[in-house]
Amino acid sequence: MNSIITGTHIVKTYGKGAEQAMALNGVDVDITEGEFVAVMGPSGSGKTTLLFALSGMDEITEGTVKFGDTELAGLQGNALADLRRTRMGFIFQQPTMLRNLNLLDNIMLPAVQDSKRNTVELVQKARDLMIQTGIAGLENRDTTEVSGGQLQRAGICRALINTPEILFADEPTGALNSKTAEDIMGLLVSINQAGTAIMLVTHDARVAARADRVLFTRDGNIVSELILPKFSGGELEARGEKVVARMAAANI
Ligand SMILES: Nc1ncnc2c1ncn2[C@@H]1O[C@H](COP(=O)(O)OP(=O)(O)OP(=O)(O)O)[C@@H](O)[C@H]1O
Repeated sequence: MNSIITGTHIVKTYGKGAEQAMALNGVDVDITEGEFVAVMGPSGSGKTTLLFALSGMDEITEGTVKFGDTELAGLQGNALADLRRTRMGFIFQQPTMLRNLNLLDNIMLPAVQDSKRNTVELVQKARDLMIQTGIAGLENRDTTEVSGGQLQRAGICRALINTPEILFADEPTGALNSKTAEDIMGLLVSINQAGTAIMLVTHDARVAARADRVLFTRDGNIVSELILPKFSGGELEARGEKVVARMAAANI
């Protein structure tokens, strides 16, 4: 399998002088096409910083990040933003939706600026995604008129509107009750099974247990990784126990 993202010796510091924080301390990481990678680690260990570095959301201090053969730091003008918008998808704990647009328009937003795209096809794609994620019928709702789980489903639709090659998810189930979180994870697994790579940051071993590989961070380094067989829906408890055991072994 080809690499989709390759990070080499990534260093990220915040601030200057005595205030300086070393968030990533020379991290090497590689994500292959279609892979599902989870990242776990204590608070402040660099998980979100790693997600921001690999997705080009934030500049790194040292090292390189490549998307396929393209080095992100070498992209000029709007090229990085365009690459992120068209080939990557993002899901956060709290989806940030525009309050003056309904759900359907919010979902289509990352695609409407492509003048080449046919609006009828785009609306159809958004509606198909809403069916796939179980929120058909809510197209005209205001973002304040839906539940947290429905809003997160809409966030997933928006992240998928441009058919990204990789989905970056930062604590996507962190604000949801456990039943809704399970449903959202089922959705992410099916998206991954359809071929989209996922990099997911989580504090929850049961969430990470769906991944093909779990990276464990501590003090800005990846200190351990656990490789799991592709998740097919069963043995979640046993997989979660493996993740927890590895966390303990890695002193996390
Ligand atoms: N914008 C910032 N300015 C200064 N320091 C920051 C900034 N963002 C993160 N840091 C610091 O970088 C380190 C790594 O933070 P990061 O958010 O990546 O950790 P995390 O593992 O995602 O934590 P959490 O689980 O709490 O979200 C921490 O010490 C944090 O305080």
